[in-house]
Amino acid sequence: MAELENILKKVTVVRLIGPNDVAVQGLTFDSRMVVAGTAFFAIKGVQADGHGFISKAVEKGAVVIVCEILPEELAPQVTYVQVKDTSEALALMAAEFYGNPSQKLQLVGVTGTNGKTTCVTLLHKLFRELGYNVGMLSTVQNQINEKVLPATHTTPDAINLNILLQQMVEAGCTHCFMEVSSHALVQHRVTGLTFAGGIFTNITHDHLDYHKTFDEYIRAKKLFFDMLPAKAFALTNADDKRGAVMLQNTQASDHEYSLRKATEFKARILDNSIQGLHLEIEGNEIWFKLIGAFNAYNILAVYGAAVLLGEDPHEVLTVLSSLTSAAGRFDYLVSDTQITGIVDYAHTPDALENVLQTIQQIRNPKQQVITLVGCGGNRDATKRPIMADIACKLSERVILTSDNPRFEDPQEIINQMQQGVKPLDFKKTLSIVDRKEAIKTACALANKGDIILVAGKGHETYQEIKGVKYDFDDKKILQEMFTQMGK
Ligand SMILES: CC(=O)N[C@H]1[C@@H](OP(=O)(O)OP(=O)(O)OC[C@H]2O[C@@H](n3ccc(=O)[nH]c3=O)[C@H](O)[C@@H]2O)O[C@H](CO)[C@@H](O)[C@@H]1O[C@H](C)C(=O)N[C@@H](C)C(=O)N[C@H](CCC(=O)O)C(=O)O
Ligand SMILES: Nc1ncnc2c1ncn2[C@@H]1O[C@H](COP(=O)(O)OP(=O)(O)OP(=O)(O)O)[C@@H](O)[C@H]1O
Ligand SMILES: N[C@H](CCC[C@H](N)C(=O)O)C(=O)O
Ligand SMILES: [Mg+2]
Repeated sequence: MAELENILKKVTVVRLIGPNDVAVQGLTFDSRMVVAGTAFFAIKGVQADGHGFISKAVEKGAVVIVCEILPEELAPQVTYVQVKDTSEALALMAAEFYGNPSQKLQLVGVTGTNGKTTCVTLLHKLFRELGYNVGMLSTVQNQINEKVLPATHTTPDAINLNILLQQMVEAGCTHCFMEVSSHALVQHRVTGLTFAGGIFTNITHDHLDYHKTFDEYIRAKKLFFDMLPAKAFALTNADDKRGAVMLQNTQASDHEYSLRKATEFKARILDNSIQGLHLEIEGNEIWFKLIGAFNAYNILAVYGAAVLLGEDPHEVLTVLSSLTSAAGRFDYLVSDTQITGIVDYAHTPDALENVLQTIQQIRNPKQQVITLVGCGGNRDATKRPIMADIACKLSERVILTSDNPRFEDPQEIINQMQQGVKPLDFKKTLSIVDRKEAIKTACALANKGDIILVAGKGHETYQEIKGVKYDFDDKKILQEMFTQMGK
């Protein structure tokens, strides 16, 4: 419970109609969740406009309405707060309502197209090993120490985010590592939070359905560094073309990591094999269990952040060398017939290219690479032909299939992917809408020693079709097929 006046402190109010000493029992932006005593936030979304649900919210007992446009008819028992941006007001008020939990621990955010889940997972594992109580918010799952809470988004909405942070504080957490998606930045999900640090991984093609242009996507990511306070650190990837731009206007102290330039945190790859990465970091030669050159960046970002948070560099490297990656990231199994199956969450052109390059580096010339890939429905369509082309360039066989078609026709998505296949590559591709059939076919095509990459879904345990999530787990299915083949 909180008094409206107290949670409005940081909000720029355009107009207030009604008393401001109302007792607010809870906050929501969904009229269907309103109960007596709730403050309802009317948000203009992609599918709907919350302003159309104000009367529903009032009917259900909302005592406060926060909106950008006041309704024509005002209910006498309700306080109306008109603001310029309801999403922003929601985030500022949610932080106050839950007692500003982000100020009570060290909150570090990771943004970038790829590597966020990997970095926050490594940071969580690292700080647990170093003896801290630690929270994590990621695409795969949220965590308070070892307690796992399901995640619905990469970055939760402002209300759930503050609830989770409050629970972490109650559990005695001193640190929280979270992913900050570009959607979250544009939608103000992290506004009003106090960050101790921010990490930039990289930026490549994704989400153009939402941000429209690459410039807008860059601008969205940069918002994160623009909001960091002076006391925080901002750690960027100096090898990424946009690494410097990210920190252009930040008040935070700026730091860089690189595999190519002489920066504060620097590494050199000595070896990159299926056993892991052998890196030289500040004069130390260390083996890591993570596979693929791109993971050298993730390791370096995590190392840099830990040092900037005051941890001992040697201790950090020792623990890091023992850690494994997040679920569904270069997750591999080998059949009795010596076929290697790799499950990886590569769902962007850059990630797919990186994973396939890694496979190319660790394969021997006799091994065929068979890639199975699809593209999500109701998501960026422009990446579809590009991903099919990359798969063809770096594999001997390609199976185009479905990956969460959502409300689109899966065959149509595959047709769009096929547009990217070069005429000479057509003979190496197959199109199989049913993903399970596709995995089965990949296994049937594979000979002893071959490598099958099952890309796009990683840790996901479902296939989303027309609003229904059906059980589906790439790794389990691959394991099943391998077992059947062994018989
Ligand atoms: C496109 C997008 O990001 N949408 C997010 C956004 O929804 P929205 O505001 O556009 O919702 P809307 O359906 O248009 O409705 C507008 C408003 O009317 C309200 N409403 C609606 C119906 C009703 O009966 N009553 C009512 O009050 C809704 O609650 C909402 O406040 O805000 C919601 C609350 O925070 C999110 O759940 C929702 O995520 C959707 C489900 C989603 O799929 N988002 C994905 C794309 C996403 O956010 N992905 C990123 C990761 C991307 C990455 O980097 O890989 C993430 O952080 O997870
Ligand atoms: N630093 C990196 N650079 C490029 N590709 C990477 C990097 N780290 C991971 N990848 C690739 O991207 C995939 C997704 O990695 P990860 O889940 O860590 O990224 P993410 O940023 O959390 O993605 P999402 O936007 O879906 O939350 C991995 O499976 C791997 O193929
Ligand atoms: N966070 C990403 C995940 C994509 C994963 C892929 N399997 C898909 O469904 O497109 C998104 O929501 O766009
Ligand atoms: Mg993620």
